[in-house]
Amino acid sequence: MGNVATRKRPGCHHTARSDENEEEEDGPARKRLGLQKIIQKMNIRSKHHKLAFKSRLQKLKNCRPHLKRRTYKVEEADPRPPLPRFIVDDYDNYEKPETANRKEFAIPWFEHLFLPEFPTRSVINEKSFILERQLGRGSFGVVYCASAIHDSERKFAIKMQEKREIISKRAVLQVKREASIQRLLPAHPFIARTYSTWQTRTHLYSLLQYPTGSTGDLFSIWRQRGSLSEAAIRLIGAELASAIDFLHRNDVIYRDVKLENVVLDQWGHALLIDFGLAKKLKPGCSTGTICGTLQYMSPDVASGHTYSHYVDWWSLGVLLHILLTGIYPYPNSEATHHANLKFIDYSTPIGCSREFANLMDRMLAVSQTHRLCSFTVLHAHPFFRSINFSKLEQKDYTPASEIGNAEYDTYQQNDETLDDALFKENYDFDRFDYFNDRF
Ligand SMILES: Nc1ncnc2c1ncn2[C@@H]1O[C@H](COP(=O)(O)OP(=O)(O)OP(=O)(O)O)[C@@H](O)[C@H]1O
Repeated sequence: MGNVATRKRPGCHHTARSDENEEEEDGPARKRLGLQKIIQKMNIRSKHHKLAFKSRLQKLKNCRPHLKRRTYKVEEADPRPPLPRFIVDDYDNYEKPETANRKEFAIPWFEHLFLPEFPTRSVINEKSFILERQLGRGSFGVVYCASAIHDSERKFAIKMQEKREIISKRAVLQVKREASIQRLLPAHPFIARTYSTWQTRTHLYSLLQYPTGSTGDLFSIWRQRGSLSEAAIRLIGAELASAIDFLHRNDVIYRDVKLENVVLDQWGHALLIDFGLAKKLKPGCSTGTICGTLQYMSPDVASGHTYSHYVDWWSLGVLLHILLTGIYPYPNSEATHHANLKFIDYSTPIGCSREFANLMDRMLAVSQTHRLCSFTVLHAHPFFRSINFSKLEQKDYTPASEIGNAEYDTYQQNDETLDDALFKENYDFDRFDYFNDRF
């Protein structure tokens, strides 16, 4: 302690250091000039007085160092190094920073490209987990189930995407948008959370919520078990409706509701994953990119006109229709282009409850004036009347107990079954739209 006090007290053995500092900061010439001016002003003539004054002034300065005049070199803040222009068709077309400017880029361009959504230095990284098994494959990589090194009980999903693939498919903005939307979203019981994102030289990583004791995605469950009971569809449908409404209230349009993008936990609760086509969109605003999965695409998207959040309700209608009947509502299983989608020959499912039939008629009506286009209307629909949505969000219901009690299998072997369907996943008409605001 004594040392510390002495160190702080000026005029002791630290004087020399203090002088040094002063010389560094003010410069010896300036110091001398300052004293001489003061001596002149004060009209001190005798040599003896001058010396005494100098030494007193010096002591005073040493005792009150905070009063010393300091000359700080205030440099203008460096402008941020120019960002590389995102003309990213592929590695070759990428406009790399000129070699002369290379020093300005502390990190290589292919890391810079994915900043700030995927930080290069992250406390959580791939070394913090043990990859256990593959959960699925996406367009740019693989999703693994992983456990934390220090807590093997805790499971996560880790999405590992190859940068090379992303760049060559010109989807840089898409993956960055996906990460930022997912990370900024508040927590919701039926939407998979993104806990962290980071990058290495070759890969992008996203640490995602893994549904406890997951039983897989809805598509594989539907394939294994066939049609679901109306009771199960009601609960899963209500959970997804709650998630979609939450996204819309947070100014996000999802645009890819489909069986493959819903995973279930051991109690059958739904978790919406894959925000690859999601976009920030304020209420009342519209967008125009033709994207989504063809078989779930609403007539508004397919027409090429602008559309808004309501297109997600159409896709949910298609999903619920498939869960009960096993077929697409419209004859589009073979479609490979949005212009070939047909919105004719719809028939109300038979053999189901009147409420469900009516819900399908409303959700899948081509005419927007007849279509169910909002959560408020869905919430009040007789099919969901028995659901208390507050309780639902508290996970008071258990959909798993209802899954497998199917009473509706008349359509199972129809020509239009999903098994035969030619999937065009994440269809988008013009990938270039990822690079402008229209997307
Ligand atoms: N959080 C998760 N929990 C459990 N399984 C998951 C999770 N995220 C993804 N999966 C599994 O991995 C598969 C691929 O994931 P996802 O669709 O997110 O990848 P993607 O690269 O975005 O693919 P896409 O080509 O559909 O955009 C999913 O179908 C699902 O089976």
